[in-house]
Formats: sequence, C-alpha cells, structure tokens
Amino acid sequence: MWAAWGVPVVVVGALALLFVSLIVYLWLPLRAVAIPIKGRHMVVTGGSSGIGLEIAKLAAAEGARVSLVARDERKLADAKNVVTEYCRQQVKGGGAPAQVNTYSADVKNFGSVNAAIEAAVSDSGVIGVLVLSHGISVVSRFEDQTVQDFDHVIDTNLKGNIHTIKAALPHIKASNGAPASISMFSSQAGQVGVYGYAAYSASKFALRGLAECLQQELIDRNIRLSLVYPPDTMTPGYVEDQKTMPELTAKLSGSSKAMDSMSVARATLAGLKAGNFHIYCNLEGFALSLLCSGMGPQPSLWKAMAEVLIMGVLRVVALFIQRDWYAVILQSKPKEAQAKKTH
Ligand SMILES: NC(=O)C1=CN([C@@H]2O[C@H](COP(=O)(O)OP(=O)(O)OC[C@H]3O[C@@H](n4cnc5c(N)ncnc54)[C@H](OP(=O)(O)O)[C@@H]3O)[C@@H](O)[C@H]2O)C=CC1
Ligand SMILES: CCCCCCCCCCCCCCCC(=O)[C@@H](N)CO
Repeated sequence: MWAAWGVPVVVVGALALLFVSLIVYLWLPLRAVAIPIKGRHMVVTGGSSGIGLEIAKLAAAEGARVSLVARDERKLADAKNVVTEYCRQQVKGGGAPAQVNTYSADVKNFGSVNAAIEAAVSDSGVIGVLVLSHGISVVSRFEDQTVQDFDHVIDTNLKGNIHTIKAALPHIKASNGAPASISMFSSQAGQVGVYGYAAYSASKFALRGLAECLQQELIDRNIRLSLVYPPDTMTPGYVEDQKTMPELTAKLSGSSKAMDSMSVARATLAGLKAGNFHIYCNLEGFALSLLCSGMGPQPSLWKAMAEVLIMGVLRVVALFIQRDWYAVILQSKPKEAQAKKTH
C-alpha cells in the first residue's frame, strides 16, 4: 500500500519543491518592500474628485501631508474641506488635524504642473508618494471621435503623467533612504481593449510601457512604480461617461456592476504601501492581472507563482469572453444599419 503511494508522492513533492525554488530564485532581484505614508508628503493629481479624493482622505487620516492637484479651484476648495472633515471624524480624541493643501494646475501643460509641484514641495517638503489619479475619457466609436478628442485624451492621460513625473522626480529622489512610490492610474481598459474606448485604452495601455521602463531606471533609488487597474467605478467622471457611451460599450463592459470609489481607493493605498507593481481592485481584476502579467516585474512571490500556474487556464476563459463579445457586436451591427436606412 505505502509502496504504491510512496513513489508518486515523492516525485510530486520533489517537483513542487523544484518549482518553488525556481520561482524564489527568479523573484529575488525585485523583492516586495513596505512603503510608509505616515508623516510623509503625498501628492495626488486628480485629488479633487472620485478615487483620488478618497485616497487623499484615507492618506490624510493615516497622517500623510497631502497635496491635491487639479484644474478647478472650487472643486479643490471643496475637496480640502471634505478631507479635513473626514480626518476630524476619523481621528477622534483630538489627534493631529489633517494637513492638506491644494494647487490648481493643468497636467497637460508642463509649466503649469511644474509650478504646482514646486509650490507643494516648498509647503510640505520632499515627496514620498506620488499618486497620479487625474484622467478623462471620451467614450465613443473611433469614427465618431475627432483628432482633437484623441489629443485631449492622450495629452491628459499619458502626457499628463509624463509631465507630472518629470516635475516631481527630483523631489522624490531627494526623499533619500525610505522607499518612495509613483502610482499611476491605468484601468481594466488598459489591460484589454473594449469597444468605444480607442483613445482611452491607447492612453492607458501606454502607461504600462512607461511604468515598466521607469521601474528599471528607478529601482536603485528605491522608488517603486505601481499601476492601478480599476473596473468601472462610481465617480463623477464615470457618471458623465455613462450618459453618452455607445450601447455596445455598456453591454460589453457591464458584466459586473461598478465598484464604489472608496473600495478602489482602499485597494490602491494597500497596494502602493506594499510596493505592488500591479494593483487590482476585486477578484475579476486579480484574474485579469494574472492573465495580463506579460514580461513585467512581479515583487510578490505568491503572485509570481499564481501567474505561472493559472495564466493558461485564464487564457481559455478569456477566449470564451472574446467569443461572446464578438457575437454581441456582430448581432447589433445589422440593427444599427437598418435603423439608419429607415431615416
Ligand atoms: N471611474 C472609473 O470608472 C474608472 C476610472 N479610472 C481612472 O482612475 C482615475 C480617477 O478616475 P475618477 O475618480 O473616475 O476621476 P474623476 O473624473 O471623478 O476626476 C478626475 C480628476 O482629475 C482631474 N483632472 C482632469 N483633467 C485634469 C487636467 N488636465 N489637469 C489636472 N487635473 C485634471 C479632475 O479635476 P479638474 O477637472 O478640476 O481638473 C478631477 O480631480 C482616472 O485616471 C481614470 O481614468 C480607471 C478605471 C475606471
Ligand atoms: C479571465 C479574466 C476575466 C476578466 C474579465 C474582465 C472584463 C473586463 C471588462 C473591461 C471593462 C472596462 C472598464 C473600463 C473602466 C474605465 O476605465 C472607465 N469607466 C473610465 O471612464
């Protein structure tokens, strides 16, 4: 009896051990690291609304000095009040009050965002964490978008990140010693293309290339890059998008219901504090991130193992989903054409 089971058990055990050792060996160069936020200066672009605002609230309540950057001064002033009030409620018994400043700037314009960063650094010191949560979307078919629409999306979502990082990097490097973080907001639409998101997806996929290169260039300075991939999230921005998005976009992306912005903010903050390269927000996001792990870095040992073991199966699931999506698209097309003919 034992002899019959003994051999397979030993073989499987040895293979498992070999597998674990191999992954540990491959994983060694980019270990996970804890990034503290208490007592540090965090700059949040897009911090006046949606997910960025929730992150600012959480970080301020944990004792970070928070600088919010966005264009609209009134939204910024309201956001400052919201953060201050949130901290008053959270930090019971007269803890330290929120330290929050606001800076009006347009990330599309390097001079504008550079001035905001310089002012924030002079008010609150070197930057420990940079959260790039600004972003816009124009959701419609490629043929219905103008070249100016594309410029607006790419200039905000891609070049806005480049401009802000260019301005902030010298001040992040100056935080010498303690690990620092640069976290960019991609999207699930930055992992898979979805009907209607051509400009948006192009800008969000691009952030991944930026982050993978920057991580290699900044690892020796102890700066960790993170990419956040939220699903649809209930924010003022998304509510606007929903009013005009093509029916097909809503159908294809509507498999799961939208998350709330506080849950996405909590996932983001936990992920960036753990120095994760990919930050996902729910189980579906975890699956999508495993599937799309590609050739990027992976500081988490157990996630590296999960990628190796589960990616193939997820690819099968993904092919089924694509099959459904294309079926829905092709079914709806003749209807659209007929509708046009009747006019
Ligand atoms: N909500 C969602 O469904 C999802 C969102 N995301 C991404 O997450 C991030 C946050 O999204 P969400 O919370 O919905 O955003 P919101 O639309 O609610 O807020 C966007 C923020 O960015 C600021 N902003 C926009 N353009 C500029 C600019 N040119 N210069 C400076 N600031 C700017 C806005 O302020 P102001 O207008 O005053 O400048 C505002 O503070 C974005 O990058 C978005 O693409 C990813 C996946 C899903
Ligand atoms: C095997 C793995 C299965 C996983 C299935 C994943 C399905 C992905 C659907 C993508 C939806 C796109 C959301 C865009 C959100 C966004 O960025 C906008 N709301 C911004 O306005």
